Amino acid sequence: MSGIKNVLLVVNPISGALDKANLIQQIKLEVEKIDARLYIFQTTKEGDLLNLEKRIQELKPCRILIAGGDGTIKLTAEALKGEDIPVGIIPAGSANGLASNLNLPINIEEQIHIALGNTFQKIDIILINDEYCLHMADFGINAELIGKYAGSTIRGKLGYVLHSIPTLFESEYPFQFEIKANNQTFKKEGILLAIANANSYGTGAHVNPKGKIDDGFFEVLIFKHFDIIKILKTLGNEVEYDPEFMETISTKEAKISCATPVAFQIDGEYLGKKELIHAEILPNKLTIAVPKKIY
Ligand SMILES: Nc1ncnc2c1ncn2[C@@H]1O[C@H](COP(=O)(O)OP(=O)(O)OP(=O)(O)O)[C@@H](O)[C@H]1O
Repeated sequence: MSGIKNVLLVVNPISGALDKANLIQQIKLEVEKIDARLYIFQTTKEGDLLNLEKRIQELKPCRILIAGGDGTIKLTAEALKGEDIPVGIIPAGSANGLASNLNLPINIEEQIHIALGNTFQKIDIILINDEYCLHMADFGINAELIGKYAGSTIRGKLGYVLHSIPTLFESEYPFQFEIKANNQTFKKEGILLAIANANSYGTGAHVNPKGKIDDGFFEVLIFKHFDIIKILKTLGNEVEYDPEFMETISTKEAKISCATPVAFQIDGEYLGKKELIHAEILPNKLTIAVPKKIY
């Protein structure tokens, strides 16, 4: 933990259900223990990308800690503009999808120690159009759900649950997708098409067993049917490798088009309905402090 002179803490004050005032105090104490100076950047929803980019350039911090969900990690990675400053994650979002793939402990004190520690993992990022995706993006029913949740004042997982039933009834699934990848064109029908860097959703659903966050590839996953039993099993961490239910294409680049615009999200951020996206892998793009190397 030595050698860190200044730490920038990026906090999303509204993410998840964790009390940020207590968390900031705890982080302050730990940063003082290593004789480093702490600077705090609170996100406001407006102009965060430019303001954070500016703050990083001014401070040139030795370490950036992120207390928020996937959206805040995505924001920080974009604001880094390729600077190789290690980040430490204190999961403080609703679903914490990326963090759940990094084997971080539940105890906050241990999380802070790891975030300030010297074991690192470089992870790939997927560039989708001009946005970063660190964890999962998808077209279809999950994005519809996130779109509904974005307009809600309820945060935390309860928000997803409350919105899921009406969303599923109103959905216009199945959707028609065309995927160009690995010099082939695939035409597929499905309820959800995911672009996955990691292997599980924040809920713990291990949807992408082939997924490695640092292998220079991403996976396109097509969930074909609305099979409630299989979905429940997947959520319960029991994926059955049934090509009738889900197909996987592993690639470094893909173009995906939809017959009609379909709800789309990246790392929990709803981006509206999209008809066409381009995705490519940016290998080893972000350095994260981790408990131990995952692979
Ligand atoms: N001060 C703020 N007030 C309102 N919204 C904010 C503020 N700061 C950030 N946001 C919004 O929070 C969203 C990012 O949330 P984040 O992903 O960190 O947490 P989450 O959605 O609770 O967690 P997860 O992505 O893990 O489910 C962005 O849409 C961003 O615009």
